[in-house]
Amino acid sequence: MWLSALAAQNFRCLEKYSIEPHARLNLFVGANAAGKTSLLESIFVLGRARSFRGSSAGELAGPAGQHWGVRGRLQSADDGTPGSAMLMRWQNGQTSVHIDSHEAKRAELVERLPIQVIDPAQHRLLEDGPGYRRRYLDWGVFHVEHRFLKVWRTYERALRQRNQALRQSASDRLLRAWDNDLINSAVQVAELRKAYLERLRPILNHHVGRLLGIERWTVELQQGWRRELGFAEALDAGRDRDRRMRQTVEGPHRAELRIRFGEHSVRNHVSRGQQKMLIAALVLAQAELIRIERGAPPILLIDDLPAELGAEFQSRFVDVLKTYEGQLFITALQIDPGLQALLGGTLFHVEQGQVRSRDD
Ligand SMILES: Nc1ncnc2c1ncn2[C@@H]1O[C@H](COP(=O)(O)OP(=O)(O)OP(=O)(O)O)[C@@H](O)[C@H]1O
Repeated sequence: MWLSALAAQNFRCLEKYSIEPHARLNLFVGANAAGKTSLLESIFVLGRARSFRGSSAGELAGPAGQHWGVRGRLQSADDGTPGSAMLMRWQNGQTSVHIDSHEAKRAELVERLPIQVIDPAQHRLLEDGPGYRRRYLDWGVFHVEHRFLKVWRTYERALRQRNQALRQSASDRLLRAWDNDLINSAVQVAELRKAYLERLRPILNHHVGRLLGIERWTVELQQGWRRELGFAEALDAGRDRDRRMRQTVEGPHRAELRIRFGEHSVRNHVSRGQQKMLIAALVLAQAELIRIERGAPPILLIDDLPAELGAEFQSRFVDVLKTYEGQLFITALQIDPGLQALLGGTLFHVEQGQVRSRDD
C-alpha cells in the first residue's frame, strides 16, 4: 500500500501543503527548522492518530488557530482502484477520523495504514523505560494478530477494575472475581507477544547482522511476572503485596523486551550510531514481518537519515533501503553522496513551511 496524495493545513509550521508522493521513495531536503520533521509527523499522525514527538493534538496546531487537518489517499499496491480517502482532523478540542467520508475509529486508521518511524528521538526505545519497548512490540503484534487489540483491551479493563478494588481494600472474594478476566486475557496477551517475537527473531537477526555486522546479541521477552509461576499463581502469591501497594504489581503491563550485546545491556554499551542502526534493524524487521504476513510492507518515515551515521553505517543503511519494498519518506539537511545513491524517487524541497517538488 502507498500514499498517492497527501495534504495538511495549519499543522505546526506547515501552513498548507499538498503533494503527490512517489510510490517508492520521497526525499525531503531543507535547512534546519524548515519543517521537514513536521511534514513526517503529519504523515505519522494520519497513520497512528498521534504524534511521534509525544506532542498533544493541541500542540500540533499552527498559527492559524486551534485546528489542523491531514488528509491522504491510500492506494492498494496494484489494483488500480481510486484508493481510500483518509482524514485526521483536530478542531474544537476534539480529534476525528474519516475514512472514505465515514467517521471511523482511530484503531481502524492504525489498522489500515501501518506506518513506522526512525527518528533521532527513537534512542528512547533503547534508553528509556520498558513502556517504549512494549509499545514497539505491541504495534507489531497488533498488525499481524487481529485478536490482540480485543484481548489487550479486556486485560486493561480488568486491570483497572482490580486496581480500583485494591485501592478500596475490597474483600478477597471481590478481588478474585476480577482475577478471572485478568488471568484469561493476561495469558493470551503473553502468548501472542511470545509467538510474535519468535517469528520476528530470525528476521531481526538477519537485519542486525546486515546493518550492524554483529552476531553476539540477544533479545528476550520478560512476560511481566515471575517466570517460574503461572499468572494465576503469581496473582495469588502477590495478593498481600498488591494490597499493600494498592495496585497489581505483576502482569503483562510490566513486560519487558530485554536487548543485550554479548554480556551487556544496550542501554549503556553502544554508541549513538550503533543505537540508530539497531533501531533501524528493529523497525525494518517488523516491517518485513508485516510484509510477509499481510502481503504489504508498512510506510516507513526516516527523519534525518544521515544524522549520527559515518560513511560505513550510512552506506549499509542505504543498501538495505534500496531493497525496501514499501513507500519511503526520508528527510535530510542536504543531499550528500550517501543519499544520492537513493535518488530515483521524488525530491521535495522544504523551505519555511512550504513543500515543493523539483517539478513545481
Ligand atoms: N505548533 C507549531 N506552530 C508553528 N510552528 C511550530 C509549531 N511547532 C513547532 N513549530 C516550528 O516549526 C519549525 C520547524 O520544525 P521542524 O522540527 O519541522 O524542522 P526541521 O526542518 O525538521 O528542522 P531540523 O532539520 O533542524 O530538525 C520550528 O521552527 C518550530 O519552532
